[in-house]
Amino acid sequence: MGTFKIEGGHQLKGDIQPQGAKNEALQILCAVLLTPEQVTINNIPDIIDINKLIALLSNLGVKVNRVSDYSYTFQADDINLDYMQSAEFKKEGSGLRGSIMMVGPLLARFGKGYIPKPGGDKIGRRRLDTHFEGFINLGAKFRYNREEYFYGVESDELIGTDMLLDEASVTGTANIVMAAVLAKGTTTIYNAACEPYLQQLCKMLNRMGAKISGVGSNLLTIEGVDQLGGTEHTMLPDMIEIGSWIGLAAMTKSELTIKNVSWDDLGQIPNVFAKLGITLERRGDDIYIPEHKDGYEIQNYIDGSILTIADAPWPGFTPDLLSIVLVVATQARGEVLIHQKMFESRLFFTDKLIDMGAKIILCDPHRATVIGHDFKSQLKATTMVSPDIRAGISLLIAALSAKGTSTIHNIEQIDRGYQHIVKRLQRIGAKIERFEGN
Ligand SMILES: CC(=O)N[C@H]1[C@@H](OP(=O)(O)OP(=O)(O)OC[C@H]2O[C@@H](n3ccc(=O)[nH]c3=O)[C@H](O)[C@@H]2O)O[C@H](CO)[C@@H](O)[C@@H]1O
Ligand SMILES: C=C(OP(=O)(O)O)C(=O)O
Repeated sequence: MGTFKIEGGHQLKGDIQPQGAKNEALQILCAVLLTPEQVTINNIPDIIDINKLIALLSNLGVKVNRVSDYSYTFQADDINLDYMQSAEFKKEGSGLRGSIMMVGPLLARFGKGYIPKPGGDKIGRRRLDTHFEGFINLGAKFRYNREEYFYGVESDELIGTDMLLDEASVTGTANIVMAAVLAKGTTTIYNAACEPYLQQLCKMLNRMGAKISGVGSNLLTIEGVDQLGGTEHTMLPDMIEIGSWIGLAAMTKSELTIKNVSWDDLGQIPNVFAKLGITLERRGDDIYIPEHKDGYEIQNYIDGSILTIADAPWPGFTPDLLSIVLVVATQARGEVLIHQKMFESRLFFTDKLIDMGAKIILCDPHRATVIGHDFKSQLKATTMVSPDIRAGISLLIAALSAKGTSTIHNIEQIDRGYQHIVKRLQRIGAKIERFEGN
């Protein structure tokens, strides 16, 4: 296990370039399985989850060629389907959440797809019903081996149909779309998730020859085609990283410019930070955050009641930024209720922030009230363990603003989603070192 040592309380300054979007990359990489032709993908983040997925694709027989630091070509023209039944796959396939999205393309192109129970953040129950109900609707036979936690779907021919998803699942929608593009006839998916990740996936599939309409809405119509061809795709900047850097700037009172953010794809994110009182200036496609010398003040609602920040499927606010918003609120002027509706174990890390001196009431597993210090009291350095990717970065931001030297263990959780984080933070002046072991 790796460890970060962080000397907090220093102002940072400079430019930071967001990495390519992790959750988009997980979908896009799985889509290379849909064609025997070459697919070129750019702006792939160099993070643990993505590198694990690339290794899985390579083990399945996909020809993987790293063209430059963040660009690869993939060619799935000689797939070894037996690998999916191997003990190695049962182990490696469970190492991340994104591997589940290999099932849809494999089912559509080769008539079968298997996957061990996928990993990812331990942030509450993470069911897969939406995925498999979608495949079953398309005509696939489903089986589940409870002893091995091993899922499988098989079908000689998928047939397009109308379906209403039980929830707007991000990876579930991506999986069903990737199966439906090669099904016979027309599929409609209502209550589809429509995050920019999915919009990007649908645009890529259309460039490969798919016929998907309704992109960006919650009703997708997919006319099945016989085959798909190669294409080139470039990932959007990671909106969760962008939100993390906004939070970092505010908490450390730093002047930061986040470069090339693709503003038009950020949805509610700038608004939510603005409601916390943070000044964000649009400069071309960059976000400029001035030094918040006098802190930042949370806005109440028009009627004077306390602001609530809650997550919702897109175009609502992403749950992946709520931990960061919560940390930022600990130094704001005012109060806010954070309501994490989707996941039931994502707010437990607040205990650590309370140890550091933050004023937080964890009302129940889904809701926390934060009373900001307005920088009148600094958080105190401490030793902590990163429980999940976003709690991890939030604790790191707290440590960078705290008085003294903090230690964070289990930083592999942070490495899952944040590329070369030590180097990038050091470049803007952070005092952070990485150690292997505890
Ligand atoms: C690899 C990847 O892309 N991971 C993202 C993806 O995970 P993932 O696709 O696994 O998450 P889902 O969208 O399936 O669902 C997330 C959670 O929200 C609940 N839910 C979902 C939809 C809904 O309308 N109502 C509802 O309550 C689900 O029951 C589940 O507990 O989307 C999540 C929700 O944005 C993000 O946190 C994850 O970072
Ligand atoms: C929950 C997340 O990731 P995953 O779905 O891969 O666990 C996340 O990115 O915040």
